[in-house]
Amino acid sequence: MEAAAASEDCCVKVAVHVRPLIGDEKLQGCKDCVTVIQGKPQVQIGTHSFTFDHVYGSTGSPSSAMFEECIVPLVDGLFQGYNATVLAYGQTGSGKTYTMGTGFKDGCQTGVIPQVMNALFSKIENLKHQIEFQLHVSFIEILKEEVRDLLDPTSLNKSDAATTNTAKVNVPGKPPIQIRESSNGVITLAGSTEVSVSTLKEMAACLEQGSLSRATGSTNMNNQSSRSHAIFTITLEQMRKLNPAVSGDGGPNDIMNEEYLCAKLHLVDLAGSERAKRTGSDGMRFKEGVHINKGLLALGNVISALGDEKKRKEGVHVPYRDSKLTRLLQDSLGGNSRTVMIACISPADINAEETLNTLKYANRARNIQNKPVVNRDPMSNEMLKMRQQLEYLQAELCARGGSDEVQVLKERIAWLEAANEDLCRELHEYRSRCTNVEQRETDAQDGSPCSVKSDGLKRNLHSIEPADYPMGETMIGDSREIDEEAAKEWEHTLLQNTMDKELHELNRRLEEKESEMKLFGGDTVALKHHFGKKIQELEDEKRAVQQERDRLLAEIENLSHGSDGQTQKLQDVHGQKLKSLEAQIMDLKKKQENQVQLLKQKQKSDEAAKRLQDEIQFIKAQKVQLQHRIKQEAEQFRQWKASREKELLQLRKEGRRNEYERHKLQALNQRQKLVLQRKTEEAAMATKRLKELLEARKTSSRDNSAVANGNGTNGQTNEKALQRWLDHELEVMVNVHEVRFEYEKQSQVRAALAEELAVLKQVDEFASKGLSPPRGKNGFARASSMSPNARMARISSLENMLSISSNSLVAMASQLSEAEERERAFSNRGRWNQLRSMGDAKNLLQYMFNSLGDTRCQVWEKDIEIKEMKEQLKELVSLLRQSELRRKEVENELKLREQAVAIALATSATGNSPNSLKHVPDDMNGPLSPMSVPAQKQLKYSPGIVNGPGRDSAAFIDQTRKIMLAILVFDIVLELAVGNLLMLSV
Ligand SMILES: Nc1ncnc2c1ncn2[C@@H]1O[C@H](COP(=O)(O)OP(=O)(O)OP(=O)(O)O)[C@@H](O)[C@H]1O
Repeated sequence: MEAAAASEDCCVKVAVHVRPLIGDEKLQGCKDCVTVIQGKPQVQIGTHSFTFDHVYGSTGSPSSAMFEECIVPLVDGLFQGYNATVLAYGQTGSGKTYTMGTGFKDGCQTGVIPQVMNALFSKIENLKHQIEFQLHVSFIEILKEEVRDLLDPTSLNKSDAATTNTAKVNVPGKPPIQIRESSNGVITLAGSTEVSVSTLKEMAACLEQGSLSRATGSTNMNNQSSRSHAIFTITLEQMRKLNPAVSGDGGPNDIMNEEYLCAKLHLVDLAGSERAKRTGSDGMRFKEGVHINKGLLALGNVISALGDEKKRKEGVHVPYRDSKLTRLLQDSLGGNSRTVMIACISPADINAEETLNTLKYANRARNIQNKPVVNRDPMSNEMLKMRQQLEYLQAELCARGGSDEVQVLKERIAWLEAANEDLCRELHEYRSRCTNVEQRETDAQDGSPCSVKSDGLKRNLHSIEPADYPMGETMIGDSREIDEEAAKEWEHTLLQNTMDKELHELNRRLEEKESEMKLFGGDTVALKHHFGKKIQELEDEKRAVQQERDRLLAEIENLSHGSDGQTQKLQDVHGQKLKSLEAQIMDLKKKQENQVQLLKQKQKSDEAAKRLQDEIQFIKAQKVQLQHRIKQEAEQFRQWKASREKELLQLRKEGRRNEYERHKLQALNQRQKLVLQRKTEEAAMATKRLKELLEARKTSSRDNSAVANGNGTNGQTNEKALQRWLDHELEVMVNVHEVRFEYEKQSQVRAALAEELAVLKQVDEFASKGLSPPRGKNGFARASSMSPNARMARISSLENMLSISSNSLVAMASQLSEAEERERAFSNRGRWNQLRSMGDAKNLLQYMFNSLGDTRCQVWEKDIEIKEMKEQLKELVSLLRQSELRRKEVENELKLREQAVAIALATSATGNSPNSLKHVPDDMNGPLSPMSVPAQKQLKYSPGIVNGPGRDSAAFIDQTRKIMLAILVFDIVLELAVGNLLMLSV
């Protein structure tokens, strides 16, 4: 195959793909440190800014647009005969495999390769009637500088190799794959499997098979990390019929009219650059990492050589042969290929240094000039030339003989131009309408008075200082409790008063009724008997008088028959007697009637008395009931009061605990902030110093080269200059080490803060859902025991610290990346090029020897100092342990006392006097066990405090409070001691 003469210069296109923060990074509380300028392909990180051809992800273009914008032109070019390469580059875990789709499984359609396959086959489907196609794929990986065939049908234990990551076993006798360069400079792989495919399914199967066979392994930074560079190559061969009109008889002319094109598309998923410390790799992983980094370093050097315009012009050697990877990518970088490099980056602040390095490489790669050409076979090339000649001749013939045709064409052009104008006008109108609509939309979004107001409101809300939160909380809580208690007491008093009043009323009514009852007085039965007897007597008297009257009437009757005067007289006497008797009877009758009347009245009053009696009974029953209720209510209230007191005690305890927790948290926040601030300042100083040293290195290396070139005045100046140069180099090295050390420490601090933040946030989420957080998880118990406000305050403080830490990390990463890059450039040039003579070397060696001797002596002195400090540290630690033990003792004592108070309260609730702590064990009123002397001194605390006079509860509670206070003071002292200890250890 020969490259056609028609070639074009084109730069490597670079797209950046920013993946989102992934689960692990979020868990570590990482911050996004990469900014993509909206509407521009520009990426900023720290103070660095880079411009690329495209930026996807984050606030750049959506990742879905990547294929259309970057890859489709390459696929189209493939059909025109141009080779192409897509290269995914970036640190481990930055998303290369995800972007390329090399981890193809179960027909997954995301990723560049699956989309390329789809596009390829749909294009072939459209063109297959005009063009004859043939497709081949190969899939290789470079693992530990060895090329391995991922499609080798004869290799054994594929799946085993994939899962256990052991080297693939090739069938004995099969020669290893070799990279060869043909006479015309085309790189080929001898011995790799090329599978001929004719359907999408077949190609997908190859990708899947190779992906499964690829070596992957788990590291701290990616649990499915690719441990090799993988290259999936699609070869597209086409046989086109050039001008079917010229001949169609199947004769030799047919061959003349055929064009054969063959182009390759390399889809490369590189292994990620990694730092062994961060990936946590050791053993085999570590070795893999070393090879990966070696390959990538070689790639970096090739990119540097090709991307530096000066070097290119100087014709500097490009070290393609330094690694198999660069050798295989020779055509893709600076050769016959259209190349797109996708720089994959993680936005996490902990990856800032690696991200910066990736962006720098990518930026350099943009300068690489390729020379892609259409790949035809020599015969086709010749035929093309002839065909072009033929076309030219035909055109000439037309120009001479076919003026009519020209006229027709001219008319057609005029018509097309008119149509074009119409379309342009329409387009213009449409655009201005679009602008109007957009303007209205923006106005609507910007000018909403509502949003302004709500912003103002938010500001007001934010301006409320949260610093006094726990106080506010306690006070609100307390006042709410006091209100509740007062209400309860008031309610109780009101009820008691009402019931007392009711009782009083009942008593009054009872008294009334009883005095009424008294009015009825006497023995009613005797009275009745007396009345009955009286009536009977009256009856008897009446009967006797009636008999008398009847006898007198009978006598009068008898006398009426006589006519003498005596009889008359007797008659008169009897008549008078009769009259008096009649009068007597009438009188008796009246008396009797009166008596009956009286009896009736008596009966009525008896009934009334009975009713009264009943009423009295009823009132008495009511009174008993009321008295019972009063008693019950009083008992209930007493019980409530007792439990309330217990609760109050508990609340006070909690209040004190909260207060203590607040103090502790504030102290912790303050201390951590100070430590962080100090660390950040130290880091900033080290970073600044490094920057200055790096700047100075540039000038000093220039001076030195001047000296080395013999521009110095004499040998002594030269010697001094070399010594200065060496000192400077060493200082740079130490400083880089210092910055890296600070960087590691800062990363650890950040990780710890992030871990705590994650726990707090999780607990907060559980609490907001009313759930209790899972037990037994690290830090969960402590976070759940915090009050919500304390938690919020801690979260905000942690976020604040994380953001400080993140900024500091990015700044350090930036300088480290700079230093690394300069160091590489420097070591490439050769560190010792400054030395031009043996004398120089000897002098410098002597100087180094002296310096080393001095340093060793200093180290020895420092060792002694450290030993002494260690002793001091030990003493402090033992003092701290003693205090801690003492604290535990006092705490136990307090617990016992609290239990005693609880028991006493419970006993008082069951009816015993609430003022006596009868159940306080004897030893509770005794003295505390003797406190260690230093602790007593520190706390100004006398054991006598708790030697109460006896079993008086108030004194007991007072003592308990004092113990609590003592614990608080203990804790503060401990905090201070721990703080000092930390300072000392730092
Ligand atoms: N654009 C993205 N959107 C969502 N998740 C992504 C994206 N890119 C990568 N990831 C996720 O990030 C993790 C690491 O991605 P991936 O394995 O592709 O990284 P890599 O650069 O190939 O790493 P290595 O070099 O170690 O093989 C994976 O879990 C992947 O799902």
